[in-house]
Amino acid sequence: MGREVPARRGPGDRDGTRSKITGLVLELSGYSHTLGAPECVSIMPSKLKIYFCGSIRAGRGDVDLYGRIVEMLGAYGKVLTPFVADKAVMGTSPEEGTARGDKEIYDRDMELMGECHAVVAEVTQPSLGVGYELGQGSAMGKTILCLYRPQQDKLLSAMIRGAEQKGKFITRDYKEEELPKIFEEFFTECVAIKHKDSLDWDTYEPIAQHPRLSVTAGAFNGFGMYTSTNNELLAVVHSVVLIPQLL
Ligand SMILES: O=c1[nH]c(=O)n([C@H]2C[C@H](O)[C@@H](COP(=O)(O)O)O2)cc1CO
Repeated sequence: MGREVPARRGPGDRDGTRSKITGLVLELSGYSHTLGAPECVSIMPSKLKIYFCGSIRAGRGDVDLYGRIVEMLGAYGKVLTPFVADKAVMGTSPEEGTARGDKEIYDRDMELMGECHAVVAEVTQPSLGVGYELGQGSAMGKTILCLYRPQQDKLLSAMIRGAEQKGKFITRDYKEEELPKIFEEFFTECVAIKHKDSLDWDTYEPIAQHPRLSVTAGAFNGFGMYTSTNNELLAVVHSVVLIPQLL
């Protein structure tokens, strides 16, 4: 049976007591993973905010796919724009959910764009709104992943594919079954590393990351932080279940 260790917040909680562990279950809201040497894992922040873009007024043909994408993104953080994947949003009315009219939609979305840590856009169905969001997100310095399903006799806009910037503005041609791997790479290799040095202790965000953490190189201090042996913070842990047989 595991032992619950209550999570606490902030560097002030540390008392210097550290114990080496060889196995534990980390439970972060929205993410949990069992560690066991010599396994390597990646840990994502629970409060990462993701802005998902997809066509609305330009056509809702891919709305089911958007739903599956939003569900997958939920493993990495909070999707700020779930309405993009809402089948009830048809794009044929000037209103959308609780947003009353275009100005309100625009203002809300630009605020959410400012707030997010990463942008993921499904760009197969060309959409003025999505193109605009990507331009704004790029100007705000967001880390962006564009997903495109190659089409016969069609090319993705050069203003998307040509905006490629390593680790910052990425376009991936894909088939749906490849999405888990694409997301894993994007969030661990692009998003996590970028936010590594900007931890906000009050909100837990963005939380420092280590793309591939070997458990044998880590230590748990018992106070809700998981660190590497050189004391680098790797994750804030909400609750921990120690695995006795591995201790
Ligand atoms: O009702 C809306 N709500 C909304 O959030 N958007 C945003 C989010 C989508 O990623 C993008 C879709 O743009 P468009 O409607 O031009 O396809 O714009 C767009 C609309 C309608 O233009």
